[in-house]
Amino acid sequence: MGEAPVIYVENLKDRFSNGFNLRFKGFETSIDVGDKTFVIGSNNNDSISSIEVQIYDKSKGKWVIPTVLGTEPKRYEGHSAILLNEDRIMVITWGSTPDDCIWFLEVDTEYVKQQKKASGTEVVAWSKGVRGDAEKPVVISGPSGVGKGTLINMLMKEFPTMFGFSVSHTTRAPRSMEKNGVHYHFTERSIMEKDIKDGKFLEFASVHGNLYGTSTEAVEAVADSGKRCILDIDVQGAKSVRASSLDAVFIFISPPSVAKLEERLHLRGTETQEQIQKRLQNAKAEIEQGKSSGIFDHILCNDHLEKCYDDLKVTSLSNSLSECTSSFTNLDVDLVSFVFVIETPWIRRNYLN
Ligand SMILES: Nc1ncnc2c1ncn2[C@@H]1O[C@H](COP(=O)(O)OP(=O)(O)OP(=O)(O)O)[C@@H](O)[C@H]1O
Ligand SMILES: Nc1nc2c(ncn2[C@@H]2O[C@H](COP(=O)(O)O)[C@@H](O)[C@H]2O)c(=O)[nH]1
Repeated sequence: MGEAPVIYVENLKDRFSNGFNLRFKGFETSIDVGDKTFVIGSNNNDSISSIEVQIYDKSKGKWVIPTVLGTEPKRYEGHSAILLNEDRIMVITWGSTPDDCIWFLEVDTEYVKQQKKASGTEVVAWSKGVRGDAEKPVVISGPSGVGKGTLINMLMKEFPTMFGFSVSHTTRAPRSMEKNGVHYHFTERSIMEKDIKDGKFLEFASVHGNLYGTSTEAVEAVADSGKRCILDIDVQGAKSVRASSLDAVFIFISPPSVAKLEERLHLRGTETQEQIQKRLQNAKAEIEQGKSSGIFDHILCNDHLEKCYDDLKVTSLSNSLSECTSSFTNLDVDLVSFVFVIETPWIRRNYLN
């Protein structure tokens, strides 16, 4: 950050093969990043609707097929590509809808570096271009057992480079599969109380007999990674965040019934019978507040998981995208990419400041 990015364009509007003549039957673009050439090709001449990536490692004189993470762009007629900040390639697709035409192929971001280290292979990751409202943190709230964690995991799995989870602090004991620093920062009550006094928390609440809270650092860590922050917090916490200076989108997940909630908590098997009863008692008040307090921008019912997940994606992803790109519909693609680079707050914050 701090320096304007070196932006250069290759093959913009070039509807012919770039000469690599790989196995792509559609259109190819190539972008040099350090000693690697990333070749992006779309298979639009046959039934395969995918976009493929290959890397030519100039230092080794070898072609590599990387592991591709994230959700890739859907079928389209061709694309243009621009390198941003030496770590991601902005891909503008032709023939796709205005809300689906701007994508990033992350080639050397922190996330990709981590994944390369973990897997020991070449890795690239797709993420979708977003701006405006879509940058706001997403606060997801709802009673215990409604499925918040399940839905958030689905979102993070499908869009690993777009969303980052705010890791809360809690005084409750870890469950068997939970890892410190990943699921929660597990901490002592006295330490957490001192940190709260010292102003380190954006919000905190006593939930089911334990202390839970979101540190300012947790939210900033996600923002610093260039991702959109997701908070999984209870209704009291959501109320506090609503009253804070953090501008967020608030989503309440409601259960189809308290009986279903009870069934899910039993099936999850992470709490004792007594703890489940406590959580169910609290759930009734939370459902009341969630539906009537006016805190929440969206209320989604998690009856059928897939349906609820689709609704969550619509509320947390798409509204601002269509808003921002609809005005570009009739513009030349070169101009679209230029306007997007200038206009996008995310790009401005990360590359142009
Ligand atoms: N739509 C659904 N239908 C049936 N089971 C579901 C559904 N959504 C989630 N579950 C299951 O319900 C259980 C509780 O889900 P999850 O742990 O995601 O809830 P939660 O809201 O995060 O709870 P907590 O607030 O206690 O952390 C899990 O076992 C999950 O697999
Ligand atoms: N106010 C806050 N609530 C939080 C936070 N992190 C989690 N939670 C909520 O606690 C309950 C119970 O969680 P569990 O992991 O013990 O099942 C659940 O409703 C969470 O949403 C937080 O930082 N602040």
